Amino acid sequence: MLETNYQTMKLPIAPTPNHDEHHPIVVVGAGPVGLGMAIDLALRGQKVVVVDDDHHFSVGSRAICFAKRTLDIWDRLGVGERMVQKGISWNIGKVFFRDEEVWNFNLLPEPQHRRPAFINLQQYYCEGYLYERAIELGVEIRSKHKVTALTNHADHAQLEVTTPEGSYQLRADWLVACDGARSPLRSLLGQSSQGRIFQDRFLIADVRMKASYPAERWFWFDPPFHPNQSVLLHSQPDDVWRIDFQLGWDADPIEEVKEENVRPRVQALLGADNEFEFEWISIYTFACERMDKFRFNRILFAGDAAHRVSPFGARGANSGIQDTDNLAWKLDLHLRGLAPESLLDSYCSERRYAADENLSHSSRSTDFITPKSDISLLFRNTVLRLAKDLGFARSLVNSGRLSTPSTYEQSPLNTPDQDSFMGSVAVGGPATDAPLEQAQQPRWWLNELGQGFTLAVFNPCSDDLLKVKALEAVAPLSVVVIHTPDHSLDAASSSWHVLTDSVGVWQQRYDAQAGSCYLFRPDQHLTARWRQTDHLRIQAALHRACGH
Ligand SMILES: O=C(O)CCc1cccc(O)c1
Repeated sequence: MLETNYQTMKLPIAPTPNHDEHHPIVVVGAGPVGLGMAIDLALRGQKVVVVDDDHHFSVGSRAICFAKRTLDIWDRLGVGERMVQKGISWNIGKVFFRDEEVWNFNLLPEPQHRRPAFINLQQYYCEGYLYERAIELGVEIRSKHKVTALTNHADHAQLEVTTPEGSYQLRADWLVACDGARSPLRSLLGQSSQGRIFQDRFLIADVRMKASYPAERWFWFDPPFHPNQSVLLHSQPDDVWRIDFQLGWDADPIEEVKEENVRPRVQALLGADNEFEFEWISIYTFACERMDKFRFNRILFAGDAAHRVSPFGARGANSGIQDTDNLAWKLDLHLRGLAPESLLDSYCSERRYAADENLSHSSRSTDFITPKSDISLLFRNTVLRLAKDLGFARSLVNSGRLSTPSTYEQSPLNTPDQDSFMGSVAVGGPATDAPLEQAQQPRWWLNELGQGFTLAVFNPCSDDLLKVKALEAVAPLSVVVIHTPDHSLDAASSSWHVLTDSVGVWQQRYDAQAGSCYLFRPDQHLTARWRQTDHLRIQAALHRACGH
């Protein structure tokens, strides 16, 4: 079957309503962040309208690197498999200084995870797949509907929306602004983003060619084919390769994007004999900045609209997708009357903490990649020269610290540990995957977490379990029993969600002992855990995690 061409596809222009409208949730922006938000809410039974001023998917390949946490979120949204099937999976990064490799790293050194550390996939595929999923779930997407005025009220946002045929008024009980780095909504609201603008220019060349480079991230500092600057290479599906060339601040952006000027740069990297054609060329400068607040009454900002980083580390789209993972369940619980409105404030505090972590990584990487003084350059080159032989120098090499999810350590929603735990997951951190079995069939732990809260109880005693099971009737909770093959379960267990930890990886990753139990939020972050299954403590932790 012929594959859809998402690059050229035009989306249907939605009709213009002939009267004013009122909707519970409006999402502005149909990029990966806005569509993810809409899908997540639709899966929770919420009615969502998405408005977007365009009717094309992303032009050029733009964001290309999607991290494991994003894949885990997309699995929950029902699009992970499709993304992974089309994308190029990779775990390894290599760093070169001049003409030799000085270091390489594996972003997923332990086996037994369903998903790789990263996939590379052009943004137009990502948006195309998300769009189709949103339509399948009944999300209303209004393409070519542009927000031209916005007023902020205590209990709603009022929008004026302009289409090719006219304009209409749209009242939103809740408005989620996912309208990208230039965020027209942010300007309409009179808000801004603050931070650092980096004085350097980078050239992106996406080239189509047959090449035998492995599916790895390759980063060169000062290579012979592009002296005194850096170069980054990534492979994408359909034989497309992303090459980022650092050009320096003095480069002329008009001249540098001309094919005749880009061709020799690419040819110098690939060798004179390699043939290729251009798929996309652009020049960019970048900034590391964020808004002071992400919430203004009923208006919430997410993704690049709220915070923006350099591309190094692939923390832009990935952190935006994590924003909506954090926000969707909170908004849903509030709209269903199960959480106070103040739960939305925890979206802002948790995701602002994550944004600051991303901004700090991104700024440090950028400073290392583009040193701005002779002394910084000397330090950088000395580190790179020593990295081949000395471990301490390797730890200082920074070609981009690749996107990992934040642990909301200080979140008021967490119940701090009273018992002692080792293992790889901390309270506030995202659940880690592990292989399990259900009736002898293989399962992955992250796929078994529901859309609500999940309580995992390990090798439980029957009495405790019955009390905990009763909580399912009064809270958005599902209980999962995880047991080792030597731990027998009550006869009643045939009707429960039971998983077997045959290889012991789950037990080891969560440092579980008989009776240990773990409360995961709907976004799969661990929010409380105990050595004993006490239903009263669990109920209190659930209450707290819902913002009460
Ligand atoms: O490998 C990285 O650090 C990110 C690669 C990337 C991501 C988005 C745009 C771009 O030009 C490069």
